[in-house]
Amino acid sequence: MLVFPNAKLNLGLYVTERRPDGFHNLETVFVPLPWTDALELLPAEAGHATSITLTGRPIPGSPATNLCVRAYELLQADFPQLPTVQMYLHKIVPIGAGLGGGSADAAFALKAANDLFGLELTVEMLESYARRLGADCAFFIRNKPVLAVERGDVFEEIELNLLGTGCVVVYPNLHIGTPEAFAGIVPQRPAHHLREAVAQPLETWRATVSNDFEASLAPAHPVLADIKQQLYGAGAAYASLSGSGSALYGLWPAAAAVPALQWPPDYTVWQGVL
Ligand SMILES: C[C@](O)(CO)[C@H](O)COP(=O)(O)OP(=O)(O)OC[C@H]1O[C@@H](n2ccc(N)nc2=O)[C@H](O)[C@@H]1O
Ligand SMILES: Nc1ncnc2c1ncn2[C@@H]1O[C@H](COP(=O)(O)OP(=O)(O)OP(=O)(O)O)[C@@H](O)[C@H]1O
Repeated sequence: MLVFPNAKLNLGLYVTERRPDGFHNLETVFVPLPWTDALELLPAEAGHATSITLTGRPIPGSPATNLCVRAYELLQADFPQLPTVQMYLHKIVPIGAGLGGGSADAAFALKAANDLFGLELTVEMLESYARRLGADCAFFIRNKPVLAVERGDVFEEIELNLLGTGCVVVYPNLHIGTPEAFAGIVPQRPAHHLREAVAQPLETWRATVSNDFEASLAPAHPVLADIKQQLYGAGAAYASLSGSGSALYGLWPAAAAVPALQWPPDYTVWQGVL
């Protein structure tokens, strides 16, 4: 079975409280971004252990700890009848970018195994497995725009219409680890209600929708503010860091409005329509 795990963007991200479990409570809107990896999952040949073949962008860490393998092993612990599998992951989405690529791979591995082997797990059960693999992993089960609260894994429906919105995502070849990014944050109550702010026209978001990681990462990584400035300079209606960085995105009311942009050759850039 071949699936295409997509990335996500965060529209606004407020870190509101430190939790007793060491995580933080968040308020953020997740939207799917159609920039994808490719993941294939097949029953392994008889006598072969579960394994993964990796191509594309290098992934730090050993293949045995890849989130796709960990996702499959979680299911195997509860469904011992599951066979061993061979996975192929072609990695395209930048890592440590705030785009949730690793979490998407894990969530799509769960969904693919559920479909391939007829486990008949409900969406709620799949979300519960996903939560054990990473805070933003559960979002990719339904993969629909939502307001996420608590650890970023509890969802509320929202009013949001971004159909046809032009989007540019810029990854400045800078890996920012999620724990490192959270370490620099002082939690606080948001100045605006995100649910109400994103229901307003895109042009109003610049004044009302923000990402708390931008201020905390700014001193160590001035390139982030430079890129955001360039996106606004190119006419973006809204620009922001995604998640804990380092990718930034710009949004234009229509794809045709996105101008041709030049970036340094070591950057990775995605351009398309939401
Ligand atoms: C910042 C976001 O990108 C926003 O979308 C995500 O919440 C990050 O989610 P993620 O990469 O799935 O994060 P995890 O792999 O679960 O957690 C990595 C580390 O980030 C910190 N972390 C993560 C999520 C959260 N709500 N509070 C935290 O403090 C913790 O130190 C945790 O050990
Ligand atoms: N399939 C995978 N894709 C990406 N990273 C993976 C994968 N499997 C395991 N990892 C590990 O997870 C780490 C990446 O996590 P990190 O949270 O920084 O990035 P991300 O999942 O790409 O997106 P985000 O920055 O939004 O969380 C890598 O350093 C790698 O060791």
